[in-house]
Amino acid sequence: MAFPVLAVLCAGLGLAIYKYISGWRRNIAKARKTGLVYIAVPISPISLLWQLTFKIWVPLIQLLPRSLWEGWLFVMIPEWGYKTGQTHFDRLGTETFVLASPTRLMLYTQSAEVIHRMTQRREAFPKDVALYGILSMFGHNVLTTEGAVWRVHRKITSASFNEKNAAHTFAEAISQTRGMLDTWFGPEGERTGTTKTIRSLEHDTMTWALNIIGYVGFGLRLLWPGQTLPKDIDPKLAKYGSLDAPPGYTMSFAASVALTLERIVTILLFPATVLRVLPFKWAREAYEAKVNYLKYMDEFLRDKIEETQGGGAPREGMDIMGQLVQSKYGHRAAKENGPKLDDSEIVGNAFIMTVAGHETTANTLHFSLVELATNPGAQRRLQQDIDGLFGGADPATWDYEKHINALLASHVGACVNETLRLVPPVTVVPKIVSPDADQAIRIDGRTHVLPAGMSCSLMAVCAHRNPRWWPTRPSERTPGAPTDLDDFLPERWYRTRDEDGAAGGGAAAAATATTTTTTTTKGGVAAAAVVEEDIDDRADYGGFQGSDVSAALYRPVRGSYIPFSDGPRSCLGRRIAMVEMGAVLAVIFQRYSIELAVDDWASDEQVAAMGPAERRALYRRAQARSTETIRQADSVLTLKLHGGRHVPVRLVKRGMERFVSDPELV
Ligand code: HEM
Repeated sequence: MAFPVLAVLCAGLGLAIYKYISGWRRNIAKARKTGLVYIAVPISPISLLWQLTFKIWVPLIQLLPRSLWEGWLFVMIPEWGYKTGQTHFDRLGTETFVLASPTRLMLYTQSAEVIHRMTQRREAFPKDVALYGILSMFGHNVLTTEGAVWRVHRKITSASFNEKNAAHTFAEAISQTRGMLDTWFGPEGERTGTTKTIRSLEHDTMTWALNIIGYVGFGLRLLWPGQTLPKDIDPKLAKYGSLDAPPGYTMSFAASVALTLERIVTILLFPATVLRVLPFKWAREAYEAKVNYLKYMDEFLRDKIEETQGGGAPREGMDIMGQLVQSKYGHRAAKENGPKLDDSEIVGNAFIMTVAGHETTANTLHFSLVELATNPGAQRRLQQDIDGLFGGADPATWDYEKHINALLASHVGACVNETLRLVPPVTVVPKIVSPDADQAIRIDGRTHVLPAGMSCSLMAVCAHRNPRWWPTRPSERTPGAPTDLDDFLPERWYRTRDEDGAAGGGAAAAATATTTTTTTTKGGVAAAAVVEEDIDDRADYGGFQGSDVSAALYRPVRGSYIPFSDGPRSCLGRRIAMVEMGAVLAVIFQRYSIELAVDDWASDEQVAAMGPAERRALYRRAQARSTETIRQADSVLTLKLHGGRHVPVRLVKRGMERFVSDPELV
C-alpha cells in the first residue's frame, strides 16, 4: 500500500522538478535569443508565493557568498526601481534587460525610446491585465480591461473628462482646500498663526482628494469635521456625506472607501465568509469596509437607475455614475444595439474612478507638501509666483479659464512635475508583448525580437532619473552624486534639452530617429507588417488631448517622463489631477508656509531662544530625516508611506516662519 503512494509522490515530484528545470531552460534560451542582457532567477518575482514570503528568503539568501546573489537578488525585491534608481541598470550596463524565471519571461526598461514605442503601440504591447485582479474585484472596468471590451469602457467613461468639468474641479479643489486648512488651523491656529504639529498629512490629503472626486465625480457632498451638509441637499445623497454611519450601515461612506483601499489586499485574498469569522481586527475591518461599500454602491446604483428611467439626464459635474447608468438604462441606449456595461461593470468603473481619482492625487499632494517643506528655496519661489499671479485675491474669485495655464506654467506647475518625477504614484507601467505574435523592436539601432506573451515593465520611476534622457548637472545637495536627478529641483523644469549634461543631444536624437517594429508571427519575424514606430495610434480615445507638461516648461523627451503613462492607455484623469494640484498649492501657499516639525529635537521655547546658525543646523536635521523617510515609500496600490511612517510638519501664516524664510536654507 505504502509503496504505490510513495511511487506516485515520487513521480509527481519528479515531474514538477522536470517542468521547473525545462521551463527555466526554455525561458533562458528565449531570453538569450532576444539579444538583450538577461538574468536568470529561480522564481518569478511576481509569483504569489514569492510576494508573500520574500521577507523570509531575502535575508537568508544574503547569508550566502555575495557573488551567488549580487547579480539578480535586487530584482526580486518589490519596488526595487524606486529604491535603487540607476544602480543596477548602470551595473548591467544597459537600459533594458530581460529576466528569465522557470515560469515567466519579463523585460524591464528605463529607456525612453523603448517606453515611447511600447506606449504608442497598444495592440502590439497591450496592458498586462492579468496583474489587475485586485482592481477588478468589484467589476471589470476601464483600467483593468483590454481590446474591444476596453474600448467600450473607455468610450463610456471618457465622456465626463472635458474642460467644463476641469473648471468645476478647479472650484471644488479650492473649496476643499479651505476645508482642510480650517481643519488644521481652527480658531486657535488663526490666533497663534501656526498649527500644532500635523502628523496626519497623509490621511488629510486622502480626505481632501476623496471629497473632491466624491463631489465632482459623483455629486456626493463629503464633509470635513465641523462642517454640515447644505440644507437643500437631496435627501438620497445626504447619507453619503454623513460623518457618522447612517441607519443600516456600520460606517460612513468615506470610511468605507478609505478602509476598502487600506485593506484591499486582504479583501482580495480572503472571501467575505472567511473574513467575517476571523477573530482579528484587520479581518473585521476588511469585511465591514467591503460590505458597507458595496451596500452604498448598490443603493447609489438603484437610485441612479430610477432617476434615469424617470427621464432624468446626467446632473451637473462629471456625474460618472449617471453617465454609466445612462449608457445602459437611458432612453437613447435602449434604442441602440451596441455593447453595454452590465451592473457589476458599472460599479467596477465607479470604484476605479474613486480609487484612481483619489489615492494618486492625494499622494501627489502629500509628497509635494513634504518636498516643499524640505526644500525651502523651492517654497519661497513658489510663493513669489503665486503672489505674482493672484496677489491677495480671494481664491473664491479665481477664474479657471484665466488662471489655469499660467498657474501650470509657473513654479506651481514645476513643483508638481518635479514631485511626479521623483515620487510618481505609479512607479511601473505593466505591458505585455501581444500573446498573438512576437514583436521586433529596434533599440539603439539594433533589432531585438521579443517573444509573444513576455511581460514588460516600463520603469517610470527609473526613466524619470535616467541621465541619458534628462539634462543634468553635478548635485549640489548630495556630495559626490554624479547628477542632480535624485534631488527635488523644480528649477530643472526651466532647463532646455541641450543646455546641460549628456542628456540633451543624445536623447533628442534618439527621440526623433525613425525606428521600425516588425510584427511577427510566433517563432519568426514576418516581413509583412512593418510599422513606422513613430506613427502614433491616433484614434480618439477621449479625455484630455494636450500635453501633461505646460509648453512654457521643459518638455521631456517622449517616454522619459510618464507619471500618467502615455499613448492610448494614458490616464483619463491627468488634466483634472493637474488642475487639482495647481489649485491646492496656490490656495495653501498664498497665505501659508509649511515647515518640517522639529519637536523631536527641540521645544518651541528652545527654538525661540536659538540664533540663526543653530536654527539652521536644527532644520538640516529635519531635512535629512524627511529625505530618508520619503525614500522608504512603498507601493501596495500606489507609492506612499506605509506602516505609520510619516513626516511631521507645521503650517504657519506667512511672515511667521521659524525656518523656511531663511535664505541660507535651500
Ligand atoms: C496625480 C494623479 C494621477 C496619476 C499620477 C495617475 C496615473 C495614472 C497612470 C500611470 C495610469 C496608467 C496605468 C496603467 O497603465 O496601468 C492611469 C490610468 C487611469 N487613470 Fe490616472 N492618475 C492620476 C489621477 C487620476 C484621476 C484624478 C482620475 C479620475 C478621476 C484618473 C483616472 C484614470 C483612469 C480611468 C485610468 C485608466 C485609463 C485607461 O486605461 O484607459 N487618474 N493613471
